[in-house]
Order: sequence, then structure tokens, then C-alpha cells
Amino acid sequence: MSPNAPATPATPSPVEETRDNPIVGIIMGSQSDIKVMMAAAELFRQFNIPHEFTLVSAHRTPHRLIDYAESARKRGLRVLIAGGGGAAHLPGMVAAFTTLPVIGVPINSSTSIRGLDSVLSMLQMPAGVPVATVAIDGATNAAILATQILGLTNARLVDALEKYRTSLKDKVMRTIDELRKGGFNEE
Ligand SMILES: Nc1c(C(=O)O)ncn1[C@@H]1O[C@H](COP(=O)(O)O)[C@@H](O)[C@H]1O
Repeated sequence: MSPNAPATPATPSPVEETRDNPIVGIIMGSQSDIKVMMAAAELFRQFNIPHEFTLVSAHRTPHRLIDYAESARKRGLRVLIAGGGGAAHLPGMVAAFTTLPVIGVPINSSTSIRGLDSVLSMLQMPAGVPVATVAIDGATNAAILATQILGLTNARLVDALEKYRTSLKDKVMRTIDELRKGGFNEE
């Protein structure tokens, strides 16, 4: 590299993680949302569900939003998860440009009023264009809900969901055992 070559940017942008033939799209309004939204990608990795993960903003990249939402079904995506903080128009606008199910994740970002502005903007969609809204920062539940939708036509995923539920139950039961060993009084 020539000594005069421009320095490589410290943070590559946009962040893209695209696996072969993704069936779920995870999108978010900003790089600052990645930490929260990674929980959804983590669950899809665990369930071996091909997914893609990228940045799209209704406000800052409106044409990219339209391209993304309008091409989603043709590209093989079957469910979309969209996260945003503050004035979170991303999930609603994506829902306006596709008939795929859209799951919204309100994010308690630095510009957000504790996530309440974001959750309300996703919940209060006009009739006819729903966004299935999960809890503030609830990316894991968004991924579970997406898996349940995909499970309607995929027995392997139903099995994976059942095992996941069993693991939740086992964890609670182990905790109860440990508490009892420590003398926890259940009366
Ligand atoms: N809600 C949206 C949209 C959108 O809805 O299209 N685009 C960016 N944002 C949000 O702005 C917050 C602050 O973003 P910056 O950290 O980049 O300033 C993020 O939580 C992002 O989701």
C-alpha cells in the first residue's frame, strides 16, 4: 500500500452478515443498534436458520429501505425483523412496502425516551399494516417469534423450539435446586 493511501476506516459500514439463501432479514436503523439486535442473530445461529443482518434507515437511507423491502420476498426472505430507537419509523415503513410479516424491536438508544417513543411508534400502526412489536430491546423474543412463524411449515424448527423451551425450564429447575441447597426457605 502506498504511504499516501487513505487510511482504512476504523469501522466498516454498513455491517453486513449475509449467509447463503437467508430466510430471515434482520435490519436496524443504526450501527448503535447492533449490540441489541445481535441477540436475534445469535438465536438464528443456534437454530441454524440462514439469516442476513444489515443497516437500513427510513430517515437516512430511504431509497435503500424501499429496495430492501420490495425485494425481500423475491430474494427468499420469509420474515423480517426491524429494530430502531427514537422515532422508529423503520419497521412501519418496511411493513408498508412488503406483505411479509414484520417484527419490530423498539430500542432504548441514546436518542430514545427510554424506548417508549420507539415502542409506541411500532405498536400504533394504522389498521391494515401491522408490525408485530416485542418488548423494548426484545431482540431474542423477535427471533423466537420469527422461528415460530417459520415453524408453521418446518418440523425441524418446531423441534428446536421445544428443546429451547425445555432448556429454559431446566435452567429454572437448576436454580431452584441451588437455592434449596443454600437453605432458601420456600414457605
Ligand atoms: N429509528 C431509526 C431509524 C429509522 O426508523 O429508520 N433510523 C435510525 N434510527 C435510530 O436512531 C437511533 C440513533 O442513531 P445514531 O446512534 O446513529 O444517532 C438509533 O437507535 C436508530 O435505530
